[in-house]
Amino acid sequence: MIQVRALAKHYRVARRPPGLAAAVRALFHRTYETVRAVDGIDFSVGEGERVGFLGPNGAGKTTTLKMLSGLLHPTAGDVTVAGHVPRRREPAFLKAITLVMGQKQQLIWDLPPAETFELNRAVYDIPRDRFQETVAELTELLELGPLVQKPTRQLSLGERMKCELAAALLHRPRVLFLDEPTIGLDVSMQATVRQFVKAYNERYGASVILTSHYMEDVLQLCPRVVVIDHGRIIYDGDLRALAHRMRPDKRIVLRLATGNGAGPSGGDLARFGQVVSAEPGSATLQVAAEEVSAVVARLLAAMPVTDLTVEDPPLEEVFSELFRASRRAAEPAK
Ligand SMILES: Nc1ncnc2c1ncn2[C@@H]1O[C@H](COP(=O)(O)OP(=O)(O)OP(=O)(O)O)[C@@H](O)[C@H]1O
Repeated sequence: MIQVRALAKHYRVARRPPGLAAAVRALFHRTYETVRAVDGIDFSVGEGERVGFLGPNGAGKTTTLKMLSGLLHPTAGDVTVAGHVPRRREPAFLKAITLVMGQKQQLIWDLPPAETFELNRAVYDIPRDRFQETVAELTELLELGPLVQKPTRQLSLGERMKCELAAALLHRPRVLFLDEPTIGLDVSMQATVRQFVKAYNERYGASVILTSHYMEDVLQLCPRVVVIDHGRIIYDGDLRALAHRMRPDKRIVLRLATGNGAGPSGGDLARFGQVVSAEPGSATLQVAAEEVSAVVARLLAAMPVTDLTVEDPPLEEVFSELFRASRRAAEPAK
């Protein structure tokens, strides 16, 4: 469904030297530098796949999504999406895709979302009966109800995002580019958006590429992740395999009876593993995966444990570890 080969986008930006004199000189002799926002990336996405496109701030995610949706022309490389070359912006291509940017809005501010829906019906030339059917489906999936009749400016951020998603999907695109669709939403609205994206993907077999800085989005939605840093892909594959490779350890989360005192100290717990946190009544230990059962047995025998769970390390740490490892590998050998 999506093929990307040797894709690059370089921006030419004027360098602004510090100081007034240098700034005046720069008015006459501008110097430029090249920002390699995307620096030769390859990947493909199949029909119905959900892929997380991840990386730190400035890694090149938005630039890539803009090239995939035809808003930016690549400096080099080839892209096809649903059999089309995005930069040509052919009508059949525009009907096959959608781009939702959590930071931007397409709903008309002073009018109710229903009016933007109607506008999109005309823009995408959606037959009236199919339009009504899709609006009814999206209204049910997103629980829009009376929201679509209120002026957009009166909607809360979460309500507006739900309407944005509906407006972006009225033409039933087969490819969804979602750039931080949950940004700024509270946890329950984030969950609503996630469930909706999954339901749409399953109902229509649509391919989804999603960027997000919220690890819960990635965990819940993306069996596969493509990770980019400094414009280059540093990982493409299964999320769980990545987590296991970067952080094979486990976390044991304990609740401890404190009795009359403070309960076991960090020092007492250090005998069992690396202490991640320790407070009166609770603690978290990090241990090698193969030692978990032995450590749990020793803890239960020696400590006043009232509750115990074994968890994977947080995804944030998995990605930090990946970025550190990739930057170390990129450093010139000393
Ligand atoms: N129009 C532009 N002109 C010059 N440089 C740009 C332009 N747009 C983006 N950049 C630069 O390209 C790099 C990649 O930016 P991009 O927005 O693609 O990153 P991102 O991974 O989406 O980041 P974030 O997570 O912060 O949204 C950054 O260094 C950014 O400053």
